[in-house]
Amino acid sequence: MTESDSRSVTVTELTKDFGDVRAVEDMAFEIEEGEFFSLLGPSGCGKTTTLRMIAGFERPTDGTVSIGDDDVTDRPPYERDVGMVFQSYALFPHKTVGENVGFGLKMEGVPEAERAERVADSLELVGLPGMEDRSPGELSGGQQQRVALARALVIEPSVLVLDEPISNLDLKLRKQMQFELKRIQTELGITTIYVTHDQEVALSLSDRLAVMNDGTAEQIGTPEEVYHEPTNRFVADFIGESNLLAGTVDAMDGTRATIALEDLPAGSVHASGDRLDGNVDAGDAVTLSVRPENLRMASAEPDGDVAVSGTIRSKTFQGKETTFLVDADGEEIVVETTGRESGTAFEAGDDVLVYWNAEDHVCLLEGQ
Ligand SMILES: Nc1ncnc2c1ncn2[C@@H]1O[C@H](COP(=O)(O)OP(=O)(O)OP(=O)(O)O)[C@@H](O)[C@H]1O
Repeated sequence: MTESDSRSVTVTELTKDFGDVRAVEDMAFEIEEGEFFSLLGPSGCGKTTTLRMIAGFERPTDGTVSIGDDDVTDRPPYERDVGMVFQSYALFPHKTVGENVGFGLKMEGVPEAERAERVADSLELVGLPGMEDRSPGELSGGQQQRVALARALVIEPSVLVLDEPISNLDLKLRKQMQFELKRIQTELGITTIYVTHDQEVALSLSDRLAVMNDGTAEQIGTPEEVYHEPTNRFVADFIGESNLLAGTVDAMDGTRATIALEDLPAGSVHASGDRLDGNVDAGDAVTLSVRPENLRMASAEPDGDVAVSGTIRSKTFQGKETTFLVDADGEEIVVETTGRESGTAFEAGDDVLVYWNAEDHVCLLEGQ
C-alpha cells in the first residue's frame, strides 16, 4: 500500500437487502484521499445504509468496501479507522465534554497526559477551546455537535463519515457549521463522506457527490456537473429546479441533435454533447432540461435562439430573485430573474415571450 492512497475509499457492487426490501443496489464509487464526497438523495433512498456499510455497522448483502488497498468488508467498525458523526449527537450526558471527546482514546489505552493534550487540540480545532470540564447539558445544540465532531476527529481516523450532522440546527447555525466543517476538513485534508438530503449543503461542501434514488446512484460527479449536466430526469429535477420539456429527435449529426418540442410552439431546438453520440437516434423521444435562471422574458421578439409565447400566471419576489410561472399552451414554465429591473418589468397577466439560448439546456438520457 502506498502512502498516497492509504486513505481512499472504494466500494464495488455494494448491495443491502433487509428481508424483502432492497435498500441499496449495486453502488460503486471511488473516493480519493482528502476528497469531500457526499451521498445526496431523498428520504429512504439508501444513503444511511450505504454509509453504515462503509463504517462497518451494516454487513453488505453483496459487494466490497476498501480503505486504501485494504478490503475491510468483513471487519468490525473499530478495525476500520473511521470516525463517525451522527445527526443525534449521542454524547454521554453524565460525562464531561473532555471525557466524551477522550472516550475513544481511553478505550485504546492512550495514557492520560497524551489524552488530555489530544482532547485539548481537538476541542481547539472545532472552536471550543478549554471546554473540557463543561457538561454536554450546558452546551447549545451547535456546540454539542462540535463536541461530537471533536470526538470523531480525536482518534485521527483515515476517513470521517457524517450522517446529516447539522440538520438539527437552526438555519443560521447550520450555515456557520457548514463553513466550519469545510474549514476543518480542508485543514486536516481528511477523506470525508457526508450524507444529506439537502442539495444546497451537498453542492456547497462537496468535491464530488453521488445523487441517489431508490438505492442506486443516478449520477456521480462534481457539483457543477450534476447541476449543469444532469444525465437524467431525476437528477435534473432533484438538484435545483428544472423545466422539463418533451420533444422528439428530428435529426442526429454526431454529437448534435435537432429536436422538435412537443406541446410548445417553439420549432426546433438543438442539443449537443458527447453523451448523445450513439445514445440518441432520429425518432427518439427525449426530455430537455432548462434551468429557470437560463430563461429570459421579453414582450417583443427576443434575440435568443428559442422562444415560446405564454402568459404570466404568478410572480413571486424572493429578494435576490423573482420567480415567474408562465403558462405556455398549458405547459407551466418557471422563469427566474435577478436584478431589480427584470423583476419589476413584468406582472401577472402579461403576455410574454420566454426565450433561451440554444446551448442553455441539456438533453436528458432516460433509461441509460
Ligand atoms: N434496519 C432496517 N431494517 C429494515 N429496513 C431498513 C433498515 N434500515 C433501513 N431500512 C430501509 O432501507 C431503505 C433505505 O433506508 P436508509 O435509512 O438507508 O435511507 P436514507 O436515504 O438514509 O433515508 P433518510 O434520509 O430518511 O435517513 C428504506 O426503505 C428503509 O426503510
